[in-house]
Amino acid sequence: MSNHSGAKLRAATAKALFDILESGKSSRDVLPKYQAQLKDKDKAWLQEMSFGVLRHLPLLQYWLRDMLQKPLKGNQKIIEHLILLGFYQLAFSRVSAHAAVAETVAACNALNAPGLKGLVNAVLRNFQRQDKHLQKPDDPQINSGLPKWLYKRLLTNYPEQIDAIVESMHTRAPVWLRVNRQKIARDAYFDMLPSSINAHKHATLEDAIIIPKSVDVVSLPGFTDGLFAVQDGAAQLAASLLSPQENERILDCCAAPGGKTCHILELQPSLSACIALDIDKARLERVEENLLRLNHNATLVAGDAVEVDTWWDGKPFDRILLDAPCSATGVIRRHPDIKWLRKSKDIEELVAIQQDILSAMWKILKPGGTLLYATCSILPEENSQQIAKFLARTPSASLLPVTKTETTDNPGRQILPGEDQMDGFYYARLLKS
Ligand SMILES: C[S@@+](CC[C@H](N)C(=O)[O-])C[C@H]1O[C@@H](n2cnc3c(N)ncnc32)[C@H](O)[C@@H]1O
Repeated sequence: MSNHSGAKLRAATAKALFDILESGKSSRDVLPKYQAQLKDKDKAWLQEMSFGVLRHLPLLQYWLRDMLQKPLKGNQKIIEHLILLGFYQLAFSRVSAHAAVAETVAACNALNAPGLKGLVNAVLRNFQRQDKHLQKPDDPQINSGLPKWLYKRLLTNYPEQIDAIVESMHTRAPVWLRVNRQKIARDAYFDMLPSSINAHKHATLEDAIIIPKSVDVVSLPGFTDGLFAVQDGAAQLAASLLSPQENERILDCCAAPGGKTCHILELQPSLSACIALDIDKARLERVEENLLRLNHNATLVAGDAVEVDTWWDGKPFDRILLDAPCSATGVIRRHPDIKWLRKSKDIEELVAIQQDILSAMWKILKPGGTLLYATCSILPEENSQQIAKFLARTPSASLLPVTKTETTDNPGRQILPGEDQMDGFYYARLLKS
């Protein structure tokens, strides 16, 4: 990497961090913008470094507070993000210390702040000289990498598992493939994979293959032919828990980008109807692309799940999958920006939306039908407490257990992140009388 491109890459990473942390934009929107002009290797570097800073932000900020006399303000604020990136490189990455300092300092030019080069240089050199990376505070929240509100909630709910949860959030997730059984058997597809990627078949998830290290999935055999999709193991549980049967009418509520819709159709291609509903038209296009690539058919409907009268044709459903909008606290290991974009007050709002969608879906489910409630959250308010309240206020609802231990007071299966290498997820299955 030449000095020049290294500096520009660091400037772009600081801008991406600024957009996420100061303007509240999602990394899904921000990273592609700054990666557009970059070579593949640099694209990966930008993602790895910005995700690294987001993962360890409280500790990096703790060091910053200690080393910067006065916080930078206004146009100079971006330089704080550049310094955090410098700390991350020095404390956590394999970037050589010389490059970490020299190219981070040089990035000030590309950020229109040449006057701050001296400051950045002094702070990073002091960081090195004082072995700052060894100085961690005696504060588990700062070391956890989580914001205060989320650390508190997780500590309250999972006092024994908190360390494992935190560790899994700092660990890169493996790549999970779901083999499209309508096109090829898992064993046959597995044999097509190069041995160099060290893939293995999951013991209980019938369609799942795990690849431990990140890999360019588009270059794997059969991507364009739709032989597989990329889907975490926890999400791969949905279709079999829903258990769609021949000739049934199925609704996938909150379906985009369609990972679970496609899996439902792979397990049961002879449905009388499969409707994929989502409020977001642009995201529905992703469902269409996925259906097309994997060679499945579903009816796509754009609409608000709560406003049933605006989109429903009046025919009740045999089974409904409700993959509700949620805090996404179970997938922070894949999207570390989530913990900084979500705020504590968002949880109450999400719980209210989930409750409204649940009630609306219950009305359009056939008597005798089942509803599978799912979230990628690990907060009980959105999960077991949400379903326990629903059971208490809905006489026609009973629990169809997905585990041996659940009760109506503590219903469903809570998967914590890292469990069996999966994302954090929640499932509860309900039967309508
Ligand atoms: C967790 S994602 C769904 C992931 C998807 N089921 C899959 O497996 O690929 C939640 C989705 O809910 C949609 N959504 C949020 N509020 C909604 C509403 N009121 N009605 C319908 N869809 C909604 C969002 O647009 C988003 O696509």
